[in-house]
Amino acid sequence: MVNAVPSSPESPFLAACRGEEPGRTPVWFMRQAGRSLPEYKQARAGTSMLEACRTPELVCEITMQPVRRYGVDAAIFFSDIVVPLAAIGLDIEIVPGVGPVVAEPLRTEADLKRLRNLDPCDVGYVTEAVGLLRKELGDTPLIGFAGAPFTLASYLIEGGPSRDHAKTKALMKSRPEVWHGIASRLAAICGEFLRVQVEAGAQAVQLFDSWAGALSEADYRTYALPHSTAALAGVAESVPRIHFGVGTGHLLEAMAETGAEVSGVDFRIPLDEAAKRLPDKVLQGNLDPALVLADDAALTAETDRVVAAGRAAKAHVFNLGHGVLPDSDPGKLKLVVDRVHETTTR
Ligand SMILES: O=C(O)CCc1c2[nH]c(c1CC(=O)O)Cc1[nH]c(c(CC(=O)O)c1CCC(=O)O)Cc1[nH]c(c(CC(=O)O)c1CCC(=O)O)Cc1[nH]c(c(CCC(=O)O)c1CC(=O)O)C2
Repeated sequence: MVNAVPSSPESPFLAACRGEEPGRTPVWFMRQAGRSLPEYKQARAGTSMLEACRTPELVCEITMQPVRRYGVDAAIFFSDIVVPLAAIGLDIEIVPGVGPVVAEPLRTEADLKRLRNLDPCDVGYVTEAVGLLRKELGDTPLIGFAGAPFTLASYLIEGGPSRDHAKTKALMKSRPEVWHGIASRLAAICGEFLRVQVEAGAQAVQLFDSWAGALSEADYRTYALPHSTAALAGVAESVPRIHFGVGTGHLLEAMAETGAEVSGVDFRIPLDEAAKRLPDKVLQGNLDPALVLADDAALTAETDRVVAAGRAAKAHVFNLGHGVLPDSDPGKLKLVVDRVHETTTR
């Protein structure tokens, strides 16, 4: 078991993650820091994304911005899923308007050796930033995160963001031994990245398998599930583990088998339906991020609907069904936080 830092028992977020009844429904948003906030744009000006992720004071400031502005019940560490891959020496850049781009994609057995293990010293800036944050955050818990092996592998094999993940799927089926080699090394890297964050003071983790929805259930079970399970195992029994994917309605049960205590649900599946399928899981979600751009009446009505549907779950952590869209109005996100708190405080 990883040496997790003890955290405040009264946090509504941690209580809900443990399946207990919190004093109010906790709320945080994926991508709550970042481009939707003017103070982020100001803080990031002139610094590349990866450089920002390697600068502890800047990471601390950016992570704190949405906590100050919205009064959310948890902070998410400001980083990116490709940070540990860049840290082991892969040539990756985050290109504005495109996303992560890999100079030399992984395709063959010979490429496997480029996926060396992550050493905590490779990400000393993460340990330092988490330490700074624990002091700044007080009672507000910090969520650490990593990308899941399938989603990371897709970036590495395709060379960048992909709609169909064709090269990844082709490699999986035609060279399964190369696939499993890549995915098991990625599982070790993301498991270690999660462990570093927990040892430094993160009180929960989220594993993003953003693109897992592109797989059939059978392929998910064969090619992704064992590796995500391995990635999450390193922090089992240390902190609550949240597992999230997009368009993964057909995978809800399979993804829950990774052992994560909390299942992230995207906006396509109503939470009460997800609760019927996963009665033993805490659920996180799932307001459609596009609705943050709707008028106040529509946004409030949808927020209330998600809160009501969430009551069917063992416990509910309110979130969006995916990340905050860059042109969201921060005032609308504040409205959502206040509405969830007002309508659920016991
Ligand atoms: O479409 C693509 O495949 C590229 C996606 C992309 C990634 N990093 C990226 C981009 C470019 C962009 O967002 O424009 C590049 C990236 N990562 C991030 C930012 C900041 C922002 O969104 O404004 C940005 C944009 C950087 C910039 O130009 O300012 C930070 C980030 N990535 C991530 C997180 C964790 C979270 O969402 O809460 C966080 C931290 C957010 C926070 O502290 O509040 C996680 C991440 N990065 C990434 C993915 C995969 C897929 C996806 O975005 O849906 C995922 C997981 C997910 O969101 O499902 C890859």
